[in-house]
Amino acid sequence: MAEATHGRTPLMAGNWKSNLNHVEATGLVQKLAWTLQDKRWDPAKSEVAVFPPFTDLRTVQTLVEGDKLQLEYGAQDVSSHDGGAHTGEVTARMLAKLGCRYVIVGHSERRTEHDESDAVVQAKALQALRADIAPIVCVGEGPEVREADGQVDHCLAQVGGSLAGLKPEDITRSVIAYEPVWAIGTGKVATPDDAQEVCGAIRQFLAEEHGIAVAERVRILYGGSVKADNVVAIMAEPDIDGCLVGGASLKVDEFAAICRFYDLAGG
Ligand SMILES: O=C[C@H](O)COP(=O)(O)O
Repeated sequence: MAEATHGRTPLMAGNWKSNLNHVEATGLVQKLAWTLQDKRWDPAKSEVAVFPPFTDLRTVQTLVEGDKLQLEYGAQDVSSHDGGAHTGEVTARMLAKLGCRYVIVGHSERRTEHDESDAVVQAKALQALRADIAPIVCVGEGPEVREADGQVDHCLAQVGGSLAGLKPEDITRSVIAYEPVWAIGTGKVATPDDAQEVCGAIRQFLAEEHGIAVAERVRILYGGSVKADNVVAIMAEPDIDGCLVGGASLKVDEFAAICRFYDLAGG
């Protein structure tokens, strides 16, 4: 497991996407906390974070702080601006005030539906870091790129562009998520070898660009149809330090099992 090999605590991140109002969010967070406690989840073996819609963040903050839950949370996006006249934008400082520890940037759904370029993703990552929030920078290839065997070059170009100009200390605070677009919400999970090929190449790229010490500290996640029945094989890969989970994070028992992948593996 990654934890034993490199000292990187695995991160299991549940991206709720555009699901759950604040009442439903309360129910899910409470049930998740109870289930993890009941199943004797060990926070030293996996860090668990949820990513609700913006409208649920205050509710999640109140629950986590009020009940002293050992859950982290973050937002699914952030503005590339630091404030001012940008209607509809939510800034990193606003998210920091809500206690967010993480923010997802450059998810493929944002890159595709909102034409977000690597430059925009880089600007969002910088805003997050300035507010002391760790960005989870998403990269991943579409089906045509995969069919042409171009996944490594494609993802390394996205990593390079999305982290351009960041200082080494900012890169070590960042998380990278490899999410092949063809595996998101489709049930077509990448094989562990497929996922490791790209995650390993990303770590190698970080080592070449920023040094081995930086590369070994960065957590690299896999995302795309992760479930309780495939998480163990994925997490056994040496360069995969956690999962970014979509659909399965809305099902408490399934997500709690994913978070306890080390038990499923008999560890
Ligand atoms: O952010 C999460 C990913 O898009 C994966 O979603 P999924 O687990 O529903 O395939």
